[in-house]
Amino acid sequence: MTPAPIAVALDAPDLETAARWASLVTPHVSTVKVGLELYLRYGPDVVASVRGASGVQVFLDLKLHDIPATVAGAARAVARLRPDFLTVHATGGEAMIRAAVEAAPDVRIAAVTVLTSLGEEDLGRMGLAGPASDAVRRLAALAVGAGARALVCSPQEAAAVRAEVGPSITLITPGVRPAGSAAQDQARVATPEQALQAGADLLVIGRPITGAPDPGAAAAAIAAALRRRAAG
Ligand SMILES: O=c1ccn([C@@H]2O[C@H](COP(=O)(O)O)[C@@H](O)[C@H]2O)c(=O)[nH]1
Repeated sequence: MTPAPIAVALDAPDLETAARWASLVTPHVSTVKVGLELYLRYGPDVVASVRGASGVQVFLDLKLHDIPATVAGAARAVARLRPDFLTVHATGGEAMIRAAVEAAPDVRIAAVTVLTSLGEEDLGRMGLAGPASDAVRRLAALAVGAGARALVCSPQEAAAVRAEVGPSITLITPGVRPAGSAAQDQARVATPEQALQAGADLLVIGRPITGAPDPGAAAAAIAAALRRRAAG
């Protein structure tokens, strides 16, 4: 069976747990995501540990954000790990995004538009008043203009972003919660089915899978629900 377009966020406190989660979910999902917690604790070796022998895609979610030369150096440094995706913050600006794209030509640079943990009140206090989708669409257009081939946004904005950037850009959506799951620290959320329906290509799901008693079964259940949705 084709693995579902899900990136499981391996936000684990130790490498053994992350590798166990990865081996449980990889029969069901296309991608595993390494974030700051694991990478800062274990360094570059973590990528090979979670990739294993499975051939699963690796999404390196480091959210680079610095001056262009520094981001270029960092992107070049991690490109040798051959991640499928690497994140940068779109708010770093066009030159910074372009620097990452040029430094890591074989890696899909994914620009994070507006963190899914931010609600409209937060955005107002940050001087970005207005619907989140306005800022997300502006940043999405800027990032694609600078060469990003993937974007990170909430599923709530996926349809608007798709309309803005067209079909060739990979849309990645965290902030995904199966019906009945707690939002936790996520503010702009939708269900996996809604995210897919809105045009997302890859759904980032962490705690609803990794916090389940059986992460493999939780991933399989969400994957099956998405397949039913796609078939119906
Ligand atoms: O805007 C963003 C960008 C990245 N993330 C990351 O996705 C996962 C979400 O995990 P959950 O447990 O499903 O909430 C996490 O690793 C974040 O760093 C995001 O949530 N929002």
